[in-house]
Amino acid sequence: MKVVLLGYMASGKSTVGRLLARQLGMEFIDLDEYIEHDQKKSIKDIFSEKGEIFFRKLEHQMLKEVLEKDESIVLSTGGGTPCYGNNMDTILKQSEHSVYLNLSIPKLVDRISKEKEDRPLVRNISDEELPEFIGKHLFERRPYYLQAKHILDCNDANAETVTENIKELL
Ligand SMILES: Nc1ncnc2c1ncn2[C@@H]1O[C@H](COP(=O)(O)OP(=O)(O)OP(=O)(O)O)[C@@H](O)[C@H]1O
Ligand SMILES: O=C(O)C1=C[C@@H](O)[C@@H](O)[C@H](O)C1
Ligand SMILES: [Mg+2]
Repeated sequence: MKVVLLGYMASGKSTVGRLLARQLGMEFIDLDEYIEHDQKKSIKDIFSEKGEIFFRKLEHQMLKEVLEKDESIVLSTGGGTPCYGNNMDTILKQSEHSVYLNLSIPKLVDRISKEKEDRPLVRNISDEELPEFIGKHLFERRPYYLQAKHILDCNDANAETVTENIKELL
């Protein structure tokens, strides 16, 4: 079985994916970490040294590679993964369950404002501009996220509760 977690930056994909995999006894892959391991560089350095287009090509290749594996996997994607090329079609075809971790703009702003540094797309956005940036960005991305098989409201749930709620969907 393949379970793929989707959602905006800081929606909890990595945190929840790790917990879910441990509880289900499945392998856990975080696509951002998988790319960092392959390139022996942080996402931040890949963006600054090679640019976003290079990263998106790599992300596309690595997504296909991971979803072609035979094992049961919980895959946490990057925030932009479903929104480029035919990645969302690949996710829908190659996984039994895709779950969109849906959070409100204020919740995302709150989390991202505390952790901007390692996220190249937001690190240069000021705190004042962050709500508008995230609002517009999410408006562009939501049509992709909403194609997920399951849409989960994560606004008032800690990571353990989100994990429990996903298990009920499977
Ligand atoms: N349900 C939750 N409630 C409160 N905080 C959470 C929850 N899930 C994750 N967090 C916290 O939110 C922050 C972002 O979480 P995480 O890194 O898992 O997000 P992500 O979706 O993987 O982000 P990215 O797309 O940038 O990789 C972390 O500090 C994490 O501890
Ligand atoms: O939302 C995005 O486009 C990104 C999210 C992160 O997970 C990383 O994949 C990278 O920082 C880009
Ligand atoms: Mg992550």
